[in-house]
Amino acid sequence: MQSLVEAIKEQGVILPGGFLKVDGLVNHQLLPHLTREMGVRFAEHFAPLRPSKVVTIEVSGIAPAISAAMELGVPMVYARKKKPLTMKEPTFTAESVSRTKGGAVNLFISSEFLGPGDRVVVIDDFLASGGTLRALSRMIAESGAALLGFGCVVEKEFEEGRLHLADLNVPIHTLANIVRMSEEEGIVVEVGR
Ligand SMILES: O=P(O)(O)OC[C@H]1O[C@H](OP(=O)(O)OP(=O)(O)O)[C@H](O)[C@@H]1O
Ligand SMILES: O=c1[nH]c(=O)c2nc[nH]c2[nH]1
Repeated sequence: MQSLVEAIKEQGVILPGGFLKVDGLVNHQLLPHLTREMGVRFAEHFAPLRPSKVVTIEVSGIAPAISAAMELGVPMVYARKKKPLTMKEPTFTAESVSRTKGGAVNLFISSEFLGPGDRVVVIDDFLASGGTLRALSRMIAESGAALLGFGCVVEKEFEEGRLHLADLNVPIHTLANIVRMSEEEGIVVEVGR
């Protein structure tokens, strides 16, 4: 997605520890025209697989996921990081590590909204190590739903998440790919794959 690549070049900031700050377009402020185009691009890619549901994880996955779900015309469910008292049991749960806040978090999705009849596309903001997508894939498997694909807004190729998830045999589509980044070279970013 060329417009996203341009926005990352303009606004992206390299932080210590291999983190990319894109708070002005993905993680704090959202730009409606970019978020809408993300949804269009994901929908173009995944519509032929006939998904019945989009699944994501709070908090930064929600915007691109609802944009994709609107284009696909299907519901969107987001995994919660704390189980609310309204959530109906049984729930599917898995542990993941919050990359930007640190520490392990438990994820919860209610069986009320995910089950054996579902055909799921997972959308998230970042693909880094792949740990979060792995945790979501476990919950989806437990629910009996079919996992059709992963879509992420930004891939950090140098963290090799795509390789770590290869055993799942699930197609991965990303909109922008950070090939590498350093103070010397800046952010080397290309259209996703
Ligand atoms: O591929 P991984 O190594 O798992 O990294 C990607 C995950 O890290 C971030 O989650 P985080 O909880 O840090 O942020 P958020 O609350 O903004 O969604 C991001 O939103 C992805 O879900
Ligand atoms: O804002 C973010 N920047 C990153 O580099 C990153 N990696 C995983 N999750 C992330 N979130």
